[in-house]
Amino acid sequence: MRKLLIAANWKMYKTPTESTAFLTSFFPLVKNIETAEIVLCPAMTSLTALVDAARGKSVCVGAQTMHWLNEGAYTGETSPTMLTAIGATHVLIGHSERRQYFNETDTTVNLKLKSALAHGLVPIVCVGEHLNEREQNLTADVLNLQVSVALEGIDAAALAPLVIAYEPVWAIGTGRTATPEIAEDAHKIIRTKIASIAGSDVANATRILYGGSVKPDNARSLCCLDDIDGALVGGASLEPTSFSQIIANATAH
Ligand SMILES: O=C[C@H](O)COP(=O)(O)O
Repeated sequence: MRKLLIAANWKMYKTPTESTAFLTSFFPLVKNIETAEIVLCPAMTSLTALVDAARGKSVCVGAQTMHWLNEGAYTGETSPTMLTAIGATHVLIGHSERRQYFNETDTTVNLKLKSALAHGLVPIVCVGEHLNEREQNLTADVLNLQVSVALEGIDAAALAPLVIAYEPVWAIGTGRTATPEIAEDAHKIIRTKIASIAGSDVANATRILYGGSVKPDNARSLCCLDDIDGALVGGASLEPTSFSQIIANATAH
């Protein structure tokens, strides 16, 4: 049985003060929810403050990206060692905005995934097709390639913490959510691919999140499906009430 994971990606929003103020309002709204793991991914400058504020609470804190090396002359980058040193536990890898604006590729995703696993960070690897790829019936090809390159050279035994987020690029920040059927189909493609690479035990244990215009009113219809194990939420995670409603609806029986 896979535990639901609901993650907030705050992108380039919220100062440290705003991030901890969010937690103050948000935590009382979700403290009795035990059926989901909750992860907040703030901007790098808010990580330390949020990790400190979340200590002792059932909320984890993750980064939105990282370099794969421990140190070096890489201006502006943050290493996995730096993240674990401040208490971050999760990291987003290969978000489509990183691929689009910062030249991340399937190859760098693979390097980052290996590094995150080696450092004990829970990796949330983002994959998803563009609208033109979907319109040309290339969704399965795109997802299969992204997953296979991401997992290249990694032992099945090391993949236990792996989380994948399926985020169709055309659904991100657009208000255009994938239908539950589209999302479930894509998740099945991803799980089948993981099984072919790492075996069915790993595939069945891997949590696959849906991301792309998740809101309180669609969280239930997405997260109740067999192959959808939670959500990666952007815009609707910026406000404590809407994010807590997403969690409540996603975990409702
Ligand atoms: O990481 C989150 C995704 O980019 C989804 O963002 P969104 O919920 O604003 O569409």
